[in-house]
Amino acid sequence: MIEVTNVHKKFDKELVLNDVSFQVKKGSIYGLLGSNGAGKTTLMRIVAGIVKQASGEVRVQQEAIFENVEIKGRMQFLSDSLYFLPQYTTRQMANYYRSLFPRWNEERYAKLKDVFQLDEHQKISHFSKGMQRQVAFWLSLSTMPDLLILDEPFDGLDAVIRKKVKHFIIQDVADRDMTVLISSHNLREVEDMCDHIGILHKGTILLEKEMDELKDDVHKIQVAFKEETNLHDALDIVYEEKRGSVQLLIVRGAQEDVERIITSYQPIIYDRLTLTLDEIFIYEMGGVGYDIQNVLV
Ligand SMILES: Nc1ncnc2c1ncn2[C@@H]1O[C@H](COP(=O)(O)OP(=O)(O)OP(=O)(O)O)[C@@H](O)[C@H]1O
Repeated sequence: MIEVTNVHKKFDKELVLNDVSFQVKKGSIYGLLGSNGAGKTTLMRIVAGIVKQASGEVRVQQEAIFENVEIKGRMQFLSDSLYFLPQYTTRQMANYYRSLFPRWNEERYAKLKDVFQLDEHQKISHFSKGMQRQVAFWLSLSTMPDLLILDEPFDGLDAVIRKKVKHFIIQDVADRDMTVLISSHNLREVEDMCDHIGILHKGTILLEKEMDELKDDVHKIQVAFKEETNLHDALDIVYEEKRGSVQLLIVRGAQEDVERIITSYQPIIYDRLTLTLDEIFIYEMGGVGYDIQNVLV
């Protein structure tokens, strides 16, 4: 659905995106994480067809996106800096959107009016920052897009609205196979909705995983054996700590394999501990030597 292949982008002489490739499948939600200046906004703007890459390809629904009016009619991009026509009310903006987007859905608009409870006849510029973001979601979701690109979308939204907006996005993904690309500098903000995660660091994708795979493939265990036992040849150990005779291990691999191998050494203690998503990321990223604490706070 979205295919980004070997994309490079420079501003002046600075390389801001360096050989970025990833795919977002139809009907899935991809979270693009990265700290400040990683290149998220630039990448989102390229995927939305607003900015052109220096080299590489960006295809949306099998077509090049740049200046592709037809596909843009089925796509919504919520930028981190919102733009509305000056002096317009939400109702006036809605009429404008209706003329631009062929799948505009008045019923959806009316339903979301009850959700957001904003006065549609109030000038948007008179709304607070968070209320303006609600208007942006209200309008975007009323166009029934195939593709939703969200750049830091939840900044300024309170917890209740955030939950409602996420609910509508997830519902559209489930009901209509909408595809979502969402950027954030905070894993917490998107972990409950994404099925894929990519980490962008200094213009390069460092790690890309399915959320389920991420949770299934790393395990934290506590073991002790009667005699000194070296598990390094048998297991992919990414972290190890000794507490007396008890070993704390972070191990990569399928759960059944890890369990089978450990039990074959007849441990006197064998406990599985819960790993937080933060820990998983730190251990995963530890392997490539980067500190991603920023996106985990
Ligand atoms: N129009 C521009 N002209 C020159 N440099 C730019 C321009 N836009 C972005 N950059 C540079 O590109 C790099 C990536 O910026 P970008 O806004 O894509 O990062 P980001 O990951 O979205 O960051 P943040 O989380 O802080 O919003 C930065 O070094 C920034 O200074």
